[in-house]
Amino acid sequence: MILTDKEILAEMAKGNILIQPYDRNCLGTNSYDVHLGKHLATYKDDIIDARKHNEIIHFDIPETGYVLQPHTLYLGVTQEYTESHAHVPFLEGKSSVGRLGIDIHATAGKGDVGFCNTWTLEISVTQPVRIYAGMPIGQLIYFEVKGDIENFYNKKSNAKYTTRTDLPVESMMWKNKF
Ligand SMILES: Nc1ccn([C@H]2C[C@H](O)[C@@H](COP(=O)(O)OP(=O)(O)OP(=O)(O)O)O2)c(=O)n1
Repeated sequence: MILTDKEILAEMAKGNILIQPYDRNCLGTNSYDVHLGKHLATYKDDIIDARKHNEIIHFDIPETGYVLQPHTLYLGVTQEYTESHAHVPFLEGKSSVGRLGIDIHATAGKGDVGFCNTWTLEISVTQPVRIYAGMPIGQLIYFEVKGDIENFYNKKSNAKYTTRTDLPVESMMWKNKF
C-alpha cells in the first residue's frame, strides 16, 4: 500500500520518514516532490566497465542552466536528503519531466527500508534539453512493508550507498565481485 499525504505527514511526525529540506507544498496526494541538486557528473571514460570502479567527473549546473545531450549518462542528485525507517521509498519520475524527454532513473527506482541519503539520479534525455538546479525532478512514494526486517539498509555492512553526500555517486557494482 502506498502512503497517502496524511500518512506521510503522520510518519514524519513519528520520525519514520525524514525529508530535508521539507516544504509542505511539495507534498502530493500520495507522494513527495523532490528537486534536482546543482551537482552533476558524467563518467570519465567513454567505455565503462561493469567490473571496475569507473571514475566520474563532477561539475555544477550554472545559474543559466545546463543543456543535457542524448547518448550520455548523467548522474544527478536530489536536493533532498531523505530517511525512511519503516517504509520502502520509491523514486519515480514526474509526468512533466517525462514530457520533456528526461528519464531520471535507468532502472533503479526502489529504495530500501533504512536508506538514509540523497538519491542519485541516472539521467538520460531524448533530445537536448536545458535543465536547472532546483527544478522539480521526481517524486518519492512510500510503500508499507509486510513482516519484520532483519537488515535495515543503513545497518548492512555491504550496503554500497550509505555514506552521506550531496554529490551524485557512481556505480559501486565493482564491490559485488563477480
Ligand atoms: N535511483 C536510485 C535508486 C536507489 N537509490 C538508493 C536507494 C537504495 O536503498 C540504494 C540501493 O539501491 P539498490 O539496492 O537498487 O542498489 P544496489 O543493489 O546496487 O546496492 P546495494 O548492494 O547497496 O543494495 O540506492 C538511489 O540513490 N538512486
